[in-house]
Amino acid sequence: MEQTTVRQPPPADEDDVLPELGSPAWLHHVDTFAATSFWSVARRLPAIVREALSLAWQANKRDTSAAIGLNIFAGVATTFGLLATSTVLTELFAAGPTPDRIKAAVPALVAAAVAVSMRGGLTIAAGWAQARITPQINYAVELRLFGATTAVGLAAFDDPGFAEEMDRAKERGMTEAASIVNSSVDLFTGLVRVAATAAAIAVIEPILLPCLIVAAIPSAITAVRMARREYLAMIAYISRRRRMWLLGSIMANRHTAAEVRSYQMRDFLLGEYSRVMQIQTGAEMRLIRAQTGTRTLGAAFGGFASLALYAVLGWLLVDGAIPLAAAATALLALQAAQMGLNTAVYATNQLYEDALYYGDFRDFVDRARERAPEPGGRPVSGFEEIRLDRVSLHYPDTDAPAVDEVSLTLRKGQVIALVGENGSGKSSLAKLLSGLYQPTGGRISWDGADIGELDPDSRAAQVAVITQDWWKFPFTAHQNIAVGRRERGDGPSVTDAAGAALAHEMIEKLPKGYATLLNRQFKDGHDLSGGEWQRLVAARGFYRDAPLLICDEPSSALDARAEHAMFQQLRRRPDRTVVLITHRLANVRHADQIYVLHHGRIVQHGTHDDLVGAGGLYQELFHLQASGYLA
Ligand SMILES: Nc1ncnc2c1ncn2[C@@H]1O[C@H](COP(=O)(O)OP(=O)(O)OP(=O)(O)O)[C@@H](O)[C@H]1O
Repeated sequence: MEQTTVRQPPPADEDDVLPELGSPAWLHHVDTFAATSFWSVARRLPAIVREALSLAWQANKRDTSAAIGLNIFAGVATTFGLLATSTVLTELFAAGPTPDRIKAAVPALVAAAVAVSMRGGLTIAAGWAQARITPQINYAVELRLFGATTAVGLAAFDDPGFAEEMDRAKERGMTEAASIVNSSVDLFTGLVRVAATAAAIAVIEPILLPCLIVAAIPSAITAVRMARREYLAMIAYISRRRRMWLLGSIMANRHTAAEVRSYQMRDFLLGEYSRVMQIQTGAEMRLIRAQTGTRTLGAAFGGFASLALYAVLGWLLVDGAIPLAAAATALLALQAAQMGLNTAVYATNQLYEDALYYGDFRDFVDRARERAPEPGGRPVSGFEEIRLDRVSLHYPDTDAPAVDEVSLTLRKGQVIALVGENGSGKSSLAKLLSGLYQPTGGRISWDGADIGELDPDSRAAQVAVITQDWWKFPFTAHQNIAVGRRERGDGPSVTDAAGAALAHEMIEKLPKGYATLLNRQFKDGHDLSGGEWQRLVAARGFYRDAPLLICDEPSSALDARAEHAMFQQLRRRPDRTVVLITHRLANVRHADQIYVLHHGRIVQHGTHDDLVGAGGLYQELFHLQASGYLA
């Protein structure tokens, strides 16, 4: 077996902070939670439980009522069971011949047995109802999350905090919805058990009640302290875990495997991974140490409190304040109450912790909703003219605008070309035209109406984009094309669109033709070459059959024949406006208007002949390319 010979990174300092892992903006509530006291936790519980109840109620009313109602009945059975036990013991400890005492105890004994069996049955039934709620909540919450992530505008993904917030909501927050419901029901179950035994204790000896409460305080405080510390540590872990996940996904991925090998990136990647992991492991060890310390202290104080409780019971017994039978029942009741209390404290601990994570999910969904385009507005169907008036786009956290006061007009049926050097703002301008981004300055209007007045959904339906950064969707070839137009029945067929993009023959030759699954990770999956994928992406754009077709480097991976066919195709429809972005200037010769961008601004525009004749950037770029062919 090959030995791993990874160059070891310098040892990580205990307090080392990786520069790239500085606190992100979404850690805004850490300080608040760090200062949360036990009482603040207790104060938050009713609101959390209310939220959990409403979640459960929305998921299934019958199961929610059953989980609560059956637990209450189980509590009543517990009280009756204890009182019946007390009667049994009183009869057994009474004076008189043993057979008579046993005979007298039989009815109470039967009652106790019935109560215990009923409690067992009711608890099982309540657990069943509770378990049924979990998958129903998970289903509803997952739909809510992905409904939100797919609705937000593209600009949200440029916000550095958004991806982190989304990870937190997706990785833990989402699963906590069912968890807060479960913990709430557990808390309720524990409290009902405590109340049931407290009722029995109150009948036997009321003075034991406050003692019981005092005995529970140390474990409650311990549970809350541990939950808070774990949460704060988890927040710090997330950045590191995310970085490790990213590195891990580069090291174990068939798409990156070739580059990792050809650039011999192994040492670098493993070194980076272990550097982050060392810090992560150190942090986890410190947490374990702190948690063990807190748990030990809590157990010690809890032990003292229990001892004091039993001392009180012994004193009452010696003093003759309570009879032996009542003391024995009280002991049983105390044990039952402590079990109930443990359940309640554990559930409180869980609930507090889960609620913090669930809060992340809820906040994310709320924030995502704010970032989704407002539905409504005037519906659109086609256009005669799209006008940009001094339009700008400034990405967050960047110095210069990517698009700077651009004015241009697109008319129905025109082919417009956007050219310019790398980073000059062509794709950004195309994203403004397609509505993926909103301008940060200036005005875009469709047939005179400001885009803000138009219904975003119907406007998006007027645009098809053939992008340069396509994603290899793990669908069949047919689905990969058909996904571009889901609701409209008219327009070209899938095979026509594939034919127009020179993809039809290539798809027919696949093992299952159009039904071939295009992902090697699935059984019988198949992959395509870069150029074949690009033809498929073009077919999707043609199939969408929208009045505005935006092609961002649609031929970068195509061979000469496919490229020629593609550009023929783009000119074919008089009712379709085409915005074409390409570095191959020979392909824009026939465009109605060519706009030359430089540092986000339009520096020249006109037809090919105008621009070649005028001198300047376009002529320079065109001659540079042409000279390559002529030579
Ligand atoms: N999402 C983004 N967030 C921040 N800056 C961005 C983003 N997308 C692009 N930019 C920046 O905006 C500028 C214009 O980028 P754009 O992709 O529009 O250029 P382009 O002309 O299409 O380039 P190319 O020819 O290389 O495709 C670049 O400086 C780029 O770094």
